[in-house]
This record gives sequence, structure tokens and C-alpha cells, in this order.
Amino acid sequence: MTYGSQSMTPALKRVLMRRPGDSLISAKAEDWHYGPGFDGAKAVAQFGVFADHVAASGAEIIWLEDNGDGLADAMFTHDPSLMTDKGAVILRMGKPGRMKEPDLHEAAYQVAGIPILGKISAPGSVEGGDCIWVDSKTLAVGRGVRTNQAGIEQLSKILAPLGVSVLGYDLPLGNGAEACLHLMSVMSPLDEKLALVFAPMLPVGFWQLLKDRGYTLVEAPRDEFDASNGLNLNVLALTPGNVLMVEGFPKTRALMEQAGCKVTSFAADALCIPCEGGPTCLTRPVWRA
Ligand SMILES: NC(=O)NCCC[C@H](N)C(=O)O
Repeated sequence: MTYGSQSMTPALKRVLMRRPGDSLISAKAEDWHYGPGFDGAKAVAQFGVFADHVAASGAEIIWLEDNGDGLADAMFTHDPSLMTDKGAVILRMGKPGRMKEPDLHEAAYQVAGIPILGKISAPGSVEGGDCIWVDSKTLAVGRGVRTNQAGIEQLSKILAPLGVSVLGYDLPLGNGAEACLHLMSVMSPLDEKLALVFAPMLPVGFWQLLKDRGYTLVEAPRDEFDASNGLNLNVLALTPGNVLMVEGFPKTRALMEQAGCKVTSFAADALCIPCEGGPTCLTRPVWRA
């Protein structure tokens, strides 16, 4: 099976996703830090529409099924593993309720015949949402509640033979240790060297790196960032400049359109906003080309 992805906007050809089911429907919001508006059954229906958009783009979906293992957050497949051109890295979660998820990814890659390049082990933790390919040889990693320095050092060693530099940047605490704040919470790549950002929460060094590397930054407005629990910013590139976002944030949408993007939106008031994860988080790209 073809795999490989060291950049975040070439066409999404193959992607690992988990269809939510009983585990999400029976999840207690307080156990998972899900906010107001969480409705498991509605979230499952909204996921179906989201998955139809991904499939319609031509991407092949490798499915993980929710067989009632209780892992409600496992639908956010972006986080438990990372893909490179030489194979997958199995990560280690910073959120205690998500610790079992990397095993699901490892098993799926074994079935698919995709090599495992390495694994993050205790005391290290790295979540995929904290990892951004700035270019194919530069991985920016947010250091925060979910990803720690030990994890960044392990990842750096695993990726060094590929000629990849791993650069760590401190994240703000945001809404506290229980809330989800990844590096991808403040930046989404849209096209080659074009990204949507929430500038006030960008690590300064990361912002400087993006500028130095010639990125154009589309700045999302604060009111929609606040109203969406940050999910206006979580935008998935299906092909370069052809992006999928959560509906209801017209200013953010218009800014991306002005920057030349084709934008599609889907309803996610029960799925993404209360569960703190958007279209990028619901997908683990396995092959982009
Ligand atoms: N990459 C992401 O930003 N993933 C979102 C994960 C949301 C999930 N409820 C979590 O707290 O881990």
C-alpha cells in the first residue's frame, strides 16, 4: 500500500479515520471535557457527512471501527500517529483517556503493510496535533500539555535519519490543562506556503519561522475563534487550496476565499465544537501526493 506524507497540503490520497459509534454515543461529557452542545448521536450523523466530503475528494479511507471500546476521542485520528515518507511513528498521548489509541494505529499500519519507523515511549509524549510539517525537512512541534520535551527529543532522533529537523515551540496554556490546545489549534496549512492562523496565540519563534520560510498568513478573527472554541481555525486541505471547514464562520471563510481557496463547510455543532477537534483532527493522512 502506498504511503508517505511530509507536507500537509498535497492531495489527500489515503487517510486513516475512525467512524464514531457506541463509544461516542455513550460518552459522558464530563469524562472527556466535552462542552455544551455535545450530542453523541448527532455527532455520529455529522461525522457521516464529513466522511462523505473526504471520500468525494477522491481520498481512500482506511477505516478503524468503534466497537464500543469506550475510546470516545479515538475518532480524532490525527493525534496517535504521524506519517513520514518512510513509515509511521507511533506516538504517546498526553491526555490520559487517550493512552490506548496508539495501539489501534499500530495494528492498522501492520495490517496495511506500512512500516513502523519508531515509537514514542514514557516519559515522552507527543500528539499528532502538535506536529506541523513546515516543509518536507522541517517539522515544527508544539510543546505544551500534550507534548513534552522528552517526546520531542525522541521524535527528533527517530526522524534524524530522514534528514528532518524537529523544532520545538512552547504553546500557551490556553484554557487550562484539561482543554485541548495543540499547535494545530492555532495554525492550519491551506496551500503551499499559505496558512490560516490565530496570530495572538502563535508561539513567536514559530511565527518567525513561517515568515522566514516565505509563508503568507491568513489571520482568523478573534470573535469567530472565541465563538467556535477555536474550531474556525481547524481547516483540512483536501488538495492544495481546496479546504474543508466547520460551518458557521463566514468571516474566516471569506478571508480564505480572498486568499484564493475553494472552501467547503459542513455542520459540526455537535461533533467538532463540543469535542474540541475539527476536520484536521478527524483525519490521519497516510498518503499525500
Ligand atoms: N488534533 C487535534 O486538535 N485533535 C483534537 C482532539 C480533541 C480531543 N477531544 C482531545 O482532547 O484530545
